[in-house]
This record gives sequence, structure tokens and C-alpha cells, in this order.
Amino acid sequence: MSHLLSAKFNQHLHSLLASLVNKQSAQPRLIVALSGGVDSVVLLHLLKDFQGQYGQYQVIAHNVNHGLSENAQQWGSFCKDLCHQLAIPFISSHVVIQKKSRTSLEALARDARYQCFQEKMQDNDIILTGHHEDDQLETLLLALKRGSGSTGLQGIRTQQDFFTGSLLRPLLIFSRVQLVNYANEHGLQWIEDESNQNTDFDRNFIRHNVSPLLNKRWPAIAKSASRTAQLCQEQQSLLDEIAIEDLNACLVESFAQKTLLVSAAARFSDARRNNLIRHWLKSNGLQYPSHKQLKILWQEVALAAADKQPQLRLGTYLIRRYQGRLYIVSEQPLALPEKPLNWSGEDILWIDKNRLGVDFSAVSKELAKQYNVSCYLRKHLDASLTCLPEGRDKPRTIKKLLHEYQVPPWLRDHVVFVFVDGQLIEALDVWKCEDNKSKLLADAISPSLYSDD
Ligand SMILES: Nc1ncnc2c1ncn2[C@@H]1O[C@H](COP(=O)(O)OP(=O)(O)OP(=O)(O)O)[C@@H](O)[C@H]1O
Repeated sequence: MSHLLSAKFNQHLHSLLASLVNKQSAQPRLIVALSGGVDSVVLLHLLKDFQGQYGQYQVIAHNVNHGLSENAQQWGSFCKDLCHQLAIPFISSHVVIQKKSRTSLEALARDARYQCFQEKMQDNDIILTGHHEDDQLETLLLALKRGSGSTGLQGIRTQQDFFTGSLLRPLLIFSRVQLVNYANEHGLQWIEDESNQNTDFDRNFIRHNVSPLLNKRWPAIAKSASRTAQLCQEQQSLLDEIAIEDLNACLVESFAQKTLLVSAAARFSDARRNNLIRHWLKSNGLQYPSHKQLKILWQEVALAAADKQPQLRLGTYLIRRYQGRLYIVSEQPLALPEKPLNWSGEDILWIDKNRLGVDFSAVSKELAKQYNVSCYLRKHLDASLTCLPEGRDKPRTIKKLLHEYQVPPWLRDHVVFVFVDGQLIEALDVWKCEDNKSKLLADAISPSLYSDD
């Protein structure tokens, strides 16, 4: 029977790679995430066979030692020996994880593992993991328990982008029993992680106490769960397409950020608006909010009375409203310099490392030589300093202007004021000054590069 599994695997992987490789110019390396458990050991064997048939791929294995089990060292040696026998290059990584609660420990180990994969990655690499159909069923049951809606019911994806390459899970079409049978027929050895037996943990509880019962009553339950996951993934792509379209109607650029216009979002039905807000948060690197958080975000932040300054904390971010727009604000403070910074010809003058800077790359070096350029922040300025912005009738203080130009209060300290030979020529991203003697230079300086993450 194992040759059937192997043939099905080869065909499946071949078509998965065909869709990926088309997008890439170079032949990718296939990196097996090898834990030493039966799933990834079978995956490694199947890949060795696949490589025999489609010789153009380089197969490599990568084991991560999380240092969480006394046996971790032994598992690493097991993986190394296995790769030696199969003549597969082996990468080993070691991470140190601070022990906390078990749940967070597992999540920390997973994050650290994917971080290791990323660090050892080359462009276009494809990381393959041994997730199978039963993992999918467990994941969906856990999602039901958490109540995470269609997002959670998407389960484990067969393919997803991963940094400069991709992640593939080609064993999701097989059950654990099929993989164990394959391993036995081939006389393969593997290791058992003793922690998998502990049913105090939800996934193990489902694996040992719930799935067997469900499988006995409905032998095709794992297949049905996989189908559900696939349908939910498809529906999510549709929801994402709708969200992108809807966001186009609601997003406005404001101080180098895409902010959400409350009046535009208010025109959508609740469901459609929730969908677009979820997408907006996710595409800015935040986790999907819970249903309750979404409700608070809309009712108590977006729609708060005009004189209020509402905000909602989501992880390390705050969602704030100002002048009818929602902003995503990082809670991580910027390290702002004590004194103004002089520009000495660099393409980007960083005010805060990699987060707030001024892009001078379009300024001609010849032009630059003629002037003395420096960048100030509000705290470096004399409070009585006035300025006449282009198109305005009379000068006003900087404080008044920041207010008039509707710069959100929390961003006012980050506005960069560019001075040329001691004269203010512009407040970057906000206004340019009338009658400035170095207009050409002012026009060439791009908006400050401001990333609030
Ligand atoms: N220590 C490890 N080193 C390399 N790969 C690993 C390691 N542990 C797990 N993997 C990979 O991840 C797959 C899934 O493992 P497991 O179910 O134990 O992890 P998980 O925490 O549920 O993973 P995920 O978060 O990726 O769903 C394995 O088949 C293997 O490919």
C-alpha cells in the first residue's frame, strides 16, 4: 500500500511545486522541518523518493532544538543520523526559551522555531512540515472551542507565503494512520515526544480522548474537517477581496499612515464593516480582534462623542480616533534626539532608528552642497516661532498650525521641521513655507519615512 501513498504524494507535491515554481525563477530548495516524529520522518523519506524522480530539487532537513525536553539533544542526534543515512544535508538550530506557562511555552517554541527557519532561509526556499489530516481535525475542534469563527475554521493551510519563500504542508491529505503504516512498511524509526501523552493540554486531550470517539462513529470525520477548512479558506479569500475593495473607499493617507475614515466605513452593513476593519488591522500586523473588541472599537472609539478622545488597546497597539479618522498607534515610544540633527548628505537621515526619518535621496548632491540643512522637532523649537505656510494669509505659531493642520496630538512631537541656513522651509508631510529661498530643495525632500510599528 505504501507505494500508492508514495505515488499520490509525488503527484500532489509535484502539482503544488508547479504552482509555486512558476512564480519563481530559480529552482527552490526544499527544507524539511524535521522533529524526528513519525510525520516529519515519513515526509523526509517521501521527499528522498520524490527527489529520485524529480532530481532537480535539493532536499535539506532542519531540526530545531527547543531545549524544553531532557531528550531534546537525543532527538537532534537522531535527526542528524537519519539525514546522514539518507545523504541529506542537515541543519541544526538551538534556541533558548524562558519557561512560562505550558500554553505560552508551546507558542513560544513555535515562534522560535519559525524564527530559526527564517534565519537559515535563502530566497525562494520552501519549508515543508509534517502536518497531516488528524492535525487538521484537532485544529478545527480547538477553533470551535475558542469560538474564533470562520478565521479559526480555516485551520492549517497547505501553502502560504513565508518571508522570502513559502511553507508547504503536503501531508495534509493523509491521515496519521496512513503515515504510521507507511513508516512501518518501510521499517522506519522515529521518536515519540513524551509530552504528547499529557492530556492536560487541549490538543493532546482531543487527540487521545475525542478524535478516536469521533473517528469510530464517523470514519470520514477528518476528511470532512479538511473539506470544511478548505471551504473556509476559500470563503476567507473572497472576504479579503471584498475587504480590499471596501478599504479603498475608506482609507485616507494621513501623516504617512493609512487611516480609516469613520464616515466612509459607517456606510457599510455591520458585517461588511467588521470584515474591512479586521482586514485593516491584520494588514497592519495586528492580530484579528475578537468580536467583542470589534464592537468596542466601532461603538466606543469610532462613534464616540466628538469631544472625546477614545482609544482601544489591541496588543501593543492603540486604536485612536482623531478628526473622524481611526489611527493605529504603536505603544513603543520613539527615541527622539535631544538636539536638532544636521544633514550631512546621507540618503536617509534617521531621527529614530529605522522608524522616523527624512528621505533626502531625491535631493541632488550638487544642490545639497550649497545649503546647511538641519532637522528639528517641536521640542527643539522656540515656542514663539511663527511660520507662513504656502497659500496662507498670515504667519502663525507652530503650535497653532499643528492644530489647524489637524496633526493628531500624539504625532505632533514627531513632525520634522526642516531648516535651511537657519530658515524653516517646511514641516514635513504637513506644510511647506511661503517664500522659502530654497524651494527646489524643499520640493526634493520626500515626506518623512514614518513607520509606526
Ligand atoms: N523541533 C522541531 N524542529 C523542526 N521541525 C519541527 C520541530 N517540531 C515540529 N516541527 C515541524 O512541525 C510539524 C508539526 O509539529 P507539531 O504538531 O509538533 O507542532 P505545532 O506546534 O503544532 O506546529 P505548528 O505551529 O507549525 O502547527 C512537524 O511535523 C515538523 O515538520
